[in-house]
Amino acid sequence: MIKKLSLDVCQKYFPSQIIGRKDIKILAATRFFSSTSVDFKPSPTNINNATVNTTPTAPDGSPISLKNAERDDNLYGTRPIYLDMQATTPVDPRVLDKMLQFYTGLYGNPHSSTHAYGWETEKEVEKARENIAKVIGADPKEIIFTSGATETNNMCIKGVPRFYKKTKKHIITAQTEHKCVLDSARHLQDEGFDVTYLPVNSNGLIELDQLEKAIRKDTCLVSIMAVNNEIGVIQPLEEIGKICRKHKVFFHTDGAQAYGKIPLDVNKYNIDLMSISSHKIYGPKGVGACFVRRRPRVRLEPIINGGGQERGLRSGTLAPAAVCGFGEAARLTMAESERDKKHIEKLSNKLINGLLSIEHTQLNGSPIHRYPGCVNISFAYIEGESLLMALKDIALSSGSACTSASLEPSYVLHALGADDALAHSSIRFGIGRFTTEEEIDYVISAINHRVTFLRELSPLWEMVKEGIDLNSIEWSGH
Ligand SMILES: Cc1ncc(COP(=O)(O)O)c(C=O)c1O
Ligand code: FES
Repeated sequence: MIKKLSLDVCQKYFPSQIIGRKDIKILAATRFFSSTSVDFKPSPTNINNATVNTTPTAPDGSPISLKNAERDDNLYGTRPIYLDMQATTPVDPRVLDKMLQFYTGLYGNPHSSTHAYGWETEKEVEKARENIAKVIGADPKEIIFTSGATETNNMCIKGVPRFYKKTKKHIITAQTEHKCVLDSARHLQDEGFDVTYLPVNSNGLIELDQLEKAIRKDTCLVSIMAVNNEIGVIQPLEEIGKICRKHKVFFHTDGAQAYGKIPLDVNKYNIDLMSISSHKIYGPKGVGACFVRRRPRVRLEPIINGGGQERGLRSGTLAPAAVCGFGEAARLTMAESERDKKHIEKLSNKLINGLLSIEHTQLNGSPIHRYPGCVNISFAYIEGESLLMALKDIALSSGSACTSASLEPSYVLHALGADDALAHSSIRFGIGRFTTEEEIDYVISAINHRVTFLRELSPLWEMVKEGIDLNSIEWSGH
């Protein structure tokens, strides 16, 4: 009875793919669930009902739905296939195992120094700090816990210039950075600082000579992200680090999409500050970290003041469950790095080849300098939003989660030189540790059907098929 309950709960609460990973043992989680008498009533979205009216028909006229498509409902449950790994990743059950200890036995405040409850939690927090530091070759003392990469980006981009403001007034960043970097930079401008927003080339990479030319005597910080969250391109971190060190300018990188996914070495790359987020590496949401170099020392003005925790840089009681879950997630990225890399590369290649074999499609961003788990593809003559609507059985996004509410075309794709139409017809596919090959096969086939279906509805597509050059048409204004 207990066994059945725990299995039931696991299957409802963990992504079906995790259940498919027989090598992962869910210990505390199942023990915890099976020993509670709570009546679990999960209500997974019933995708079959939800999409009945919106799912288009295949070219042969048969309706496409999960029921008759290649996907077996018995295996995958009834929720959409999750391919939005840049927005967030599912919590690895081994991470949850770690976290549950802090909601049951280990409830001490890690900052309580007068008794064993404090010490035992502190010991676990320090273990987490060590694991998190190890991933990037840092010293544990250089890791400051925060609530996530948004807070860390704010802390670095505002904190460093504010500390050095007597002599330095300028920072450099790029046009394709995450909104929280760009918005922090705008706030600095309001405070009287100058900001240079570097353009990127059509591959999404910054030009190193432009960076070097932009550095001034009063520049204190260069902030360039490691992996872009929309197109997955990897910036030349080592070269940027060299330029920054040569000019004695601090180098901050937003590593939210890179940490634990591509090799990062803060010493080899001369990185002075790095933003890290736990929920992008199968850890809990609401926790992250800031790497702050100690030698040469980087100074910054904290944005949260108080009890002086975290070397005075980020006051507030830590959340040990979140911090230690994050630490376990970091440890797992090291333990599973080869496996994750091979798995994600294989599925990514399959997806890219499958989708690019559809005519008039293109991969956005550098095909070489890229993290394979983020694939951004444009489907010409289709509105990205209508494609997303037609793909209700696959959880996808046309850009970053925080801007997907607005129907603006992606500013990242615009910075690459894409026109509105192309930017509007782009979709981002995120592949992760628990994505399966069957899911990728399903996605390729579903997109093939639905792109064909939507194009059949498009007058533009009809003109293209008739051989009319759309660029030669003078559209009447309206
Ligand atoms: C590149 C990048 N920076 C920062 C963030 C914000 O991270 P968090 O959700 O931890 O605040 C994200 C997540 O969306 C991201 O992709
Ligand atoms: S994709 Fe159509 S409005 Fe943005």
